[in-house]
Amino acid sequence: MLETLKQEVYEANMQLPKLNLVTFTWGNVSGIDRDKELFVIKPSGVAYDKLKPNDMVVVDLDGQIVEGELNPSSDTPTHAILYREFPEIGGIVHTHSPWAVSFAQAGMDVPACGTTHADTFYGPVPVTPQLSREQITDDYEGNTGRVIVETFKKYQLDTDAVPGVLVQDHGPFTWGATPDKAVYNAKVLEVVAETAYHTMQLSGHTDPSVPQYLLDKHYYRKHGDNAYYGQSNPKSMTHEHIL
Ligand SMILES: O=C(CO)[C@@H](O)[C@@H](O)COP(=O)(O)O
Repeated sequence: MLETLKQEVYEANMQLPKLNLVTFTWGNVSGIDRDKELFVIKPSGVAYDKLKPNDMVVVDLDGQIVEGELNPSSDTPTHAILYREFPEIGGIVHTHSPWAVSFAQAGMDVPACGTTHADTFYGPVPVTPQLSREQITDDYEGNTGRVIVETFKKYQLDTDAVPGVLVQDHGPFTWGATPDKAVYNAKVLEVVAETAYHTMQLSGHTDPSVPQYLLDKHYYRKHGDNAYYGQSNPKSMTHEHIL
């Protein structure tokens, strides 16, 4: 079942260690088949060098297993909420990459410091509020998804323009049209979090954001009808082209 998507999700997961985005098993990638309303996700706690395409688990939009021998990622309920609430996304990544986690633990947005950031994120990458004691229930991972959705609603953010978030005290989730694009956005987020940290230290400013006109210029040279960067619309590119 969903053999092509399993292969795609497997390959996207295998990009995480190659891109230095995971330590041990601390990350996961999923991808969705919108017609079938099923998604494929990495199994929980299996070493990356032992993973095989057939280990990928097929689940429904309630996070229930449809096919697979192994337990799905412990973050499956978070992915399920995001797929339900953000119908435009096709792939999701979660990691514990250290620079993004540092901002998440500090409870700080990653400011849009320069053009590297603006090429991918049209504005700061927001941090969610802390989960309350009442939200640490049997559905903790579902509540993690809900706090992401509430943050995007509160700030009226577009998931295409800002393809990622920091869950306070936890870490980054990114997404994209495909699992590959979600991995790409995870790596960009890690790089811009690191460079934002150094920019803040060097400049002494807590918000050394790029001016709006430069944010506009760099975001729209890669996105939208008037994009002209590269060889084609980045949405059609796979990791073979861009990673
Ligand atoms: O945060 C955690 C565990 O505390 C998870 O995101 C991370 O370890 C990945 O877990 P999975 O192997 O996907 O279940």
